[in-house]
Amino acid sequence: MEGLNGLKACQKGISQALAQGGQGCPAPCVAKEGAPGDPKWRGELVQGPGLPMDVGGKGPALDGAKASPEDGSPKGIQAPSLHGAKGNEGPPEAPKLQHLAMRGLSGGHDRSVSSSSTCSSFESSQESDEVFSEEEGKPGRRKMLRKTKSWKTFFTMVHWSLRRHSSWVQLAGHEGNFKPSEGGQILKKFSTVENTCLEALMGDTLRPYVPAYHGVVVKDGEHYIQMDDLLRGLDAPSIMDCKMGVRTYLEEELTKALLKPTPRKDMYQKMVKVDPSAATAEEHSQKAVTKPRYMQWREHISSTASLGFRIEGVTIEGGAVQKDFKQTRTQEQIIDTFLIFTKRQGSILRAYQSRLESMRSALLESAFFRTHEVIGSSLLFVHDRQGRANVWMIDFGKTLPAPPQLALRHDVPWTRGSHEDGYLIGLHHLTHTLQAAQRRLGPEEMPAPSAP
Ligand SMILES: O=P(O)(O)O[C@H]1[C@H](O)[C@@H](OP(=O)(O)O)[C@H](OP(=O)(O)O)[C@@H](OP(=O)(O)O)[C@H]1O
Ligand SMILES: Nc1ncnc2c1ncn2[C@@H]1O[C@H](COP(=O)(O)OP(=O)(O)O)[C@@H](O)[C@H]1O
Repeated sequence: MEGLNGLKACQKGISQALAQGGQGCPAPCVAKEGAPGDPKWRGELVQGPGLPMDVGGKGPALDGAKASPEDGSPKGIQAPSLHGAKGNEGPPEAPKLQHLAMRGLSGGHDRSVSSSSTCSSFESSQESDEVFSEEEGKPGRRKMLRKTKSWKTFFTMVHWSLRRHSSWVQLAGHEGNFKPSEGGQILKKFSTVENTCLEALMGDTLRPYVPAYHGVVVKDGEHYIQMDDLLRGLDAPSIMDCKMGVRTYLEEELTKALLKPTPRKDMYQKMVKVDPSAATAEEHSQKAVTKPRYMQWREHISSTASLGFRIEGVTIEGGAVQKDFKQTRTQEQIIDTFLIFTKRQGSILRAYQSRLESMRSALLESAFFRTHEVIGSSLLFVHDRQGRANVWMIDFGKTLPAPPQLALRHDVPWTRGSHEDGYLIGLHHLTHTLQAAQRRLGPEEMPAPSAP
């Protein structure tokens, strides 16, 4: 299907997601995490992910950032890089929720500021005992709960339920790379490269655009990077992952492949699944391709090579994750996808555009950006049913310091040895795509002009 008509497939997929997202939405309706004894459990003020603006007019935007990551998390631990390791233990599958009672979420007012950015934040519910999953809401289940004699058992069950009802959704990337964590944070498998980047970014002008970093933790004998969960506190978030740049592989991966080609059978399989005619006769006979060959092919069948970004995955209001965008290549296809993704809400499209514009200014000021080639990094677009919208920079697992003698521009095509990533080319086209999407809307779909 994907090989035949990317747009049709993508629209069909997103429409299905829309249909599923509209009712009985699965997990991402999040109330709060935490255990008895945890301040959040007691209904005290908790911090939510930063949002640049409340396009739905539900609350004021705040500027400012907390000075440093939370104390108490072990920082700067020297550990071997795990980047690229494919873990087997993914986050636990989230059950469907019918309702996660949560008074105080939608009207959360800004009394605390997320460590990660300009933001709104949310109060946790005061009524923690109103939390039931769909299963727990069934009559038999209620009866069973009433019969529960031990408070300990009761609290254990509710705690288990809260933990499972985390907002966590993974749109792209390696399976098993993430673990949910308490307190509105997530754990990502440790890599020296990403850890070094996040540490540096906490002191850079880009800090408001990346998830707040909370150091390195060890869990079950493995090292993880702890960072803010960008979905925390959102009401049935819709999420899109766009991978940035005109190039998605490292120059060293190319050099390695030229010196000592490593045939990748898995990549050959992924290639011929999309387009059996894409492989050469030699590749067919070996049933393998090299990594740069696969990555370059992916760049050209999608919008990466031409527009400097591509859509990796989308979910709408907690519906199924759609990853069928390998052949979404033209600006028209991407405009259509954004219109479906935002349900044609002009206010959301405008908020995204404005966030990208301020991100661009920060990138141009950033010492980090000037000195790093940013490969395989994504922008995570997130909005929710309350009309809140934000865009974040994530995934720095292949973001490396450029050779010191090179002044990176980020807005020119890549040539071998230039270390250019084309990040600003992608940002330019994304901003234009959002503008073009807004031009497709009727006046009734655009937000009312703000009062003078
Ligand atoms: O999306 P598909 O077509 O499946 O291809 C994937 C993505 O490009 C991964 O990038 P990302 O992690 O940014 O999603 C990449 O991981 P790297 O980050 O390691 O380059 C994988 O390389 P391998 O991990 O070598 O398979 C490659 O197989
Ligand atoms: N801080 C975060 N908060 C919420 N979701 C995140 C966060 N970081 C990553 N994700 C989710 O996980 C997916 C993969 O993340 P990424 O960092 O790209 O992983 P990988 O390094 O395995 O490619 C993203 O598409 C997004 O859905």
